[in-house]
Amino acid sequence: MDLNSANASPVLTDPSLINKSTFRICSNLLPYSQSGPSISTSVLMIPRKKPGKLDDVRSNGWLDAMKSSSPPSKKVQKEVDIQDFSDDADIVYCSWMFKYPSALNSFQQIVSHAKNKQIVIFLDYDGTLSPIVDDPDRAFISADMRSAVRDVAKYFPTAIISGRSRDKVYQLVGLTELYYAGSHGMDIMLPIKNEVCSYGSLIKYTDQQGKEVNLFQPAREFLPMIDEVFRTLVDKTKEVKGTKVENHKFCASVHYRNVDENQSWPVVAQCVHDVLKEYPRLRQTHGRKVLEVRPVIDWDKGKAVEFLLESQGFRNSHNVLPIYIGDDRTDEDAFKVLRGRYQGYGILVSAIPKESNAIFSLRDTSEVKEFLESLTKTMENH
Ligand SMILES: O=P(O)(O)OC[C@H]1O[C@H](O[C@H]2O[C@H](CO)[C@@H](O)[C@H](O)[C@H]2O)[C@H](O)[C@@H](O)[C@@H]1O
Repeated sequence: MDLNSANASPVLTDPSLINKSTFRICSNLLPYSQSGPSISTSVLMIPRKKPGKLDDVRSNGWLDAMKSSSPPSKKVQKEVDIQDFSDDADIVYCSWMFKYPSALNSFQQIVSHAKNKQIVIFLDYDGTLSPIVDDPDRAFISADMRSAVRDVAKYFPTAIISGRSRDKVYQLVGLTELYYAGSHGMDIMLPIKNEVCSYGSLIKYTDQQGKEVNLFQPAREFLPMIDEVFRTLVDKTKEVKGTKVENHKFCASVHYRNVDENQSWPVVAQCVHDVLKEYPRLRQTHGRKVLEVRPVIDWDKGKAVEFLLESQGFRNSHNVLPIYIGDDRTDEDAFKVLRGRYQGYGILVSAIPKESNAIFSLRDTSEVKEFLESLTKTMENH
């Protein structure tokens, strides 16, 4: 295999490599029924909750959602390091793993199901490739993890789908041979040579290496609005110590990880709520200790997965095995898509039990790395 050709393209593995790298290992039963949600071929506006209904963030569930949006930090866990508690937690985690088995322990099963199929890898960034840290600007990928991603991308088309802006996540990962989808999939860059699919128009763009690429940006018209709401959010939250607002081009994030929970979380929630009242075409979603503001369009990480598969010619769900690894609520849309038409594998990264549409689990980023390395090793020994 000419591995250099895999790195030649600015953003992805050469499609000719795709067929060469197809797993040829025996497979038998597929894990899911054939039925699933049908693919949407257009970007539709979806109704937003009526403004005015959410008059008090204390009673509308925002605060409860904020509290449950991420496991406690290592610091807090250490403070409650009581042996009985941790034994109980282990038992609960182990029983949870019956429902979401470890992707490492199930590795042979995963590989077996890939027989005569092209594996395509989708990776979330924060909490999946880099551990969750207090400062979003310091969420770096380790050199080992970068190598693991680089190696797996030699064999399988690999995409990063992040809530961050496409530029930011590209800067952090720094691998030219991948696909990148930023702003929760609302900003996708793909090579000109990819099949154009039925989702709408693509924009020609010259990337950082001077190569011509295509961009798919279903929320393009919202650019000025996101910019404006970002500035408003910065202004309205500036008095709340610890708040951080990020502009991700097609969405904005309001972080409250470093905000005092008792005194100021309700203030942050109220600020975002009040700002959104003025923007009926924007809605709010939740990530890990972050409130996200995004356009009211029918587009999410799941749609981005469908788009990327289709653009690589995988309209036929029988010749592809997508694997999506993610840790966040926004990744659930992608897990759902994989459970449906594509019968792929969603893998939830979580050290605590939680309900998910994923099939398998991995405990943390180091297990993600191990899983990617195992895929590479399997191909090297093949
Ligand atoms: O889709 P992702 O790539 O997982 O991005 C989701 C959000 O990730 C970042 O925030 C999260 O990670 C930070 C760094 O570890 C952490 O401090 C924060 O609490 C987490 O929510 C990013 O900053 C957000 O803008 C993304 O939406």
